[in-house]
Amino acid sequence: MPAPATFLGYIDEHADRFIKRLADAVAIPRRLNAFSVSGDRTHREDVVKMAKFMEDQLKALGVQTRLVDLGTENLEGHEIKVPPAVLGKIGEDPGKKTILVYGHFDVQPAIKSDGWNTDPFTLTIADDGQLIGRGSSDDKGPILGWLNVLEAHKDLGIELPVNLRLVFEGMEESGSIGLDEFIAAEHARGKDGWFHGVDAVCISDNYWLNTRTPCVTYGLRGLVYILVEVSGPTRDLHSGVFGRTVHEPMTDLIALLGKLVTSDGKILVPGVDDMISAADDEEKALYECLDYSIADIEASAGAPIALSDDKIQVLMGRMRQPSLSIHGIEGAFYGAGAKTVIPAKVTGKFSIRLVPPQTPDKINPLVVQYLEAEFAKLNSKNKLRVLLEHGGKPWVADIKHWNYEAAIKATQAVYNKRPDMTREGGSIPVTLTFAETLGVNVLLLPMGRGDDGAHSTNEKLDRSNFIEGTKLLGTYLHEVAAINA
Ligand SMILES: NCC(=O)N[C@@H](Cc1c[nH]cn1)C(=O)O
Ligand SMILES: [Zn+2]
Ligand SMILES: [Zn+2]
Repeated sequence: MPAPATFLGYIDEHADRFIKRLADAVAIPRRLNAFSVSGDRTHREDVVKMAKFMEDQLKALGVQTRLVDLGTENLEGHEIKVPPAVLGKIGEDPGKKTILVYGHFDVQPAIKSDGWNTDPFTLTIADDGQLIGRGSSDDKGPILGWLNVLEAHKDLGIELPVNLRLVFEGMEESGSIGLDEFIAAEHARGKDGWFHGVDAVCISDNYWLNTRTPCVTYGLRGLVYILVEVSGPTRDLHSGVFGRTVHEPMTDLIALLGKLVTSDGKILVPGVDDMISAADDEEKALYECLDYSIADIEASAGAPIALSDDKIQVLMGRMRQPSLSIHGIEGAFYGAGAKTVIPAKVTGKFSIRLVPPQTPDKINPLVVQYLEAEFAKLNSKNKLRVLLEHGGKPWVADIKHWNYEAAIKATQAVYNKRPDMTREGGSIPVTLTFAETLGVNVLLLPMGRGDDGAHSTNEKLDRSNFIEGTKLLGTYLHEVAAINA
């Protein structure tokens, strides 16, 4: 059963209003240096405002809502409240399937001086249709896509083809604190629990491989995020006075970070790369048939810097191998000018993306042991602390399920193309919780393109992806209902 033509027409007719709603969400709230960034304590109030925005929007669409208190977290030494998750429920027809939709309304940090051409929190509509702003693609655009679908059905008086349960959280970019526990507790409540009756899950929070071909995604990498703190003097020192006189924390930290990964991506922490078995020819054939080229990755990276000229190697690096990335150093001098300081305490930040059978529990001890051993070799009198931040397990789904059949049919109906079947290199830790705790099939149905620049500067969502992507989400629900399973 394809989506009704009136639904598709409604989405086209109301595109400008949908874009205005996205602009409102990107800008929440419009006050100086304060946006819905979950990883920064000073922005927490703003993530809460974004939760309220979502709740108000859902209520206006006739959805039964609930805000869930997810407890507190310790951020930068302060115990602060985690923003509430926003739940929505619409439909309890036992004759229909029940689909759980998950998404997140928090965003990655963005500062114009990082290289944005426009204010990151003002949605800018470019002449070529790009909707530029933080969260446009990750993940405010996709979650508003679901609202667009609900609005179209409500206004047109079309009955929703499935029962819907909605879970939108404000901590996805910061470890989804409290969410796993909430899902487990609700599940344990059986028939009275919020998730009772859910048949399958759909998440729109990743990207096509390229700029042409839509995809349906059946895997995600897991993650461990690690801080390496090296400290020595009680305060920053003058390098003219103390250089070659004391052990310098920054020198030790750089030595440690330099021992984590080679320039061609090989992970040097013993045991990490070895956990993964080699791909056989059958698996390699899956990568070969994806619409992807080295030119695609280099175009979206903005430079000819792919690790290999072999498409299969590059795809395997993203989809079925772990990767280690170094993200930054807190406490280091980074401003303009030539400050001759020896920083007293520096904290290196890196993460490892995991693939099955790796889990944070298996990887973290290897990393801690290695860092401590390498630090000991430096014979430094400074102090080392290794801090394990959030993590998540990798996930791979069974694609021989009606949930995938519906997504593939919907993609063909909207885009007139067979989707690439992909495993995503990023992480959405709650995905595995839904799959394992609720015991249901989970699907990723992305809206954005491979060059959207999520987490990067000038993040965008193409207008056509927002509008056709909204049609895709709605059509998927109708295809789910049409499958006799
Ligand atoms: N669109 C999913 C996404 O971006 N997930 C993040 C999750 C994360 C973990 N720590 C910080 N963010 C990702 O980086 O993959
Ligand atoms: Zn996301
Ligand atoms: Zn993200």
